[in-house]
Amino acid sequence: MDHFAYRGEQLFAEDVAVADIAAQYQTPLYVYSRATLERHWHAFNDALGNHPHLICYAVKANSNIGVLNVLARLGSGFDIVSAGELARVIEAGGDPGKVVFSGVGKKADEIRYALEQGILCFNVESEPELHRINEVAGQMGKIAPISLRINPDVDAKTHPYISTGLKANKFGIPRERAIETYRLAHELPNLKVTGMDCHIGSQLTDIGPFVDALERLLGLVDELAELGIELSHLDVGGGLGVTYNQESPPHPREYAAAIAQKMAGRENLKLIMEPGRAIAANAGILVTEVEFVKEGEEKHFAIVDAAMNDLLRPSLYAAWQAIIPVDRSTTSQTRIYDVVGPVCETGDFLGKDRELSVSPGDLLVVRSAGAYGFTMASNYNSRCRPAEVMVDGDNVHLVRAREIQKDLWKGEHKLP
Ligand SMILES: Cc1ncc(COP(=O)(O)O)c(C=O)c1O
Ligand SMILES: N[C@@H](CCCC[NH3+])C(=O)O
Repeated sequence: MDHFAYRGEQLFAEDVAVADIAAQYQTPLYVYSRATLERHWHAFNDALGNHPHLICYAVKANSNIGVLNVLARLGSGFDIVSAGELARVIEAGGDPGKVVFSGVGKKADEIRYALEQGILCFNVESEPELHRINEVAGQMGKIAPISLRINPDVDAKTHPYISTGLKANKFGIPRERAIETYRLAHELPNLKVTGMDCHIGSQLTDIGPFVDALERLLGLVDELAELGIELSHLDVGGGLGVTYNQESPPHPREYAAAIAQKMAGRENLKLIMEPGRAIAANAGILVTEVEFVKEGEEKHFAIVDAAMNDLLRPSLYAAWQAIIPVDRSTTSQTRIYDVVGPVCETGDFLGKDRELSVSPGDLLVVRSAGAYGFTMASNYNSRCRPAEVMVDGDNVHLVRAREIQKDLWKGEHKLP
């Protein structure tokens, strides 16, 4: 069921007309659906059935406190990549004991903070990082739980900017060095080896690479067991794709079933998954108003009030996201438009060559904007970042106020 659907000619978010939300909170505006977030989370959690498991939602996809709170109430775990994300999880009511800490460049103070909060484990990406965690834990008189992120060298067949499991990528420990790195971790006095993880890329639409990576990891798990290093969890990362356009990614149920099948007979190994996009992307939209319509000789432009600073994905990856009207009864002439923002960059567009019928004042919606939307927003061109609201049935909650101009120079100073 789509919680962003037309009733008559009007687009609704759950039980509220998007036009009414925009009238109250202005544009550009991110709108999230609580029911969709919950349904997506349950799709993963239920699909794993009886196999011991934990869904650790990837906070980077959408780190709004309201979003994290919805998931924390379901009992979700979280995958974080910074102390800031951990602080958000805690502020949102999440359990630090269900947090895994990924990322290639953890600083000593971030490691200290995570140890103080008692996270589930560090997903370690290099030998120097192992030494750093060991040292910080030693200073604190603690034992740090660690997992090694293995780079399985599989081709995830996704956009090169978001592929992470190839030898050429900066992420993880090469498979060939895995055993000796585990030996080192096992010997370091302030570490406890608890798991293994991987994450091969994002927006994957095929199950094959996930299964290949898992097989490679399970081979290593068995080799380690022979050496007397027993793991208690295996974390397969995130990366399941969503439908933006024509893609047909596997349903989380199919994906989880394929993973669970490979894990059969290994009930001692808890399964962790770190989905981000698959939970958040289609749980959010970006609402924007048409400011001007500019008819050029070669191109027609719909100039809207959202821009690349609000939603970067189209500019950064040439990503395609659906753009639809809030009121589809509009009768102005249909034309092919580039939907562009006010930022001073040629690359500032939300969509190219879209067939639309638009006039100034009309509202448009960019779909699938719940993941890597607001989290990648910036203040470029000194634009205030948009507000975010969460719809829950017929209620609308403001989960982040629109920035005001004073926020733009917060922490900046004139010379004395
Ligand atoms: C370590 C790690 N886990 C999980 C994710 C979430 O990925 P996705 O949003 O594609 O599910 C990412 C981002 O790609 C990541 O780097
Ligand atoms: N930000 C990216 C995905 C990167 C995933 C982070 N590891 C996107 O919008 O598609």
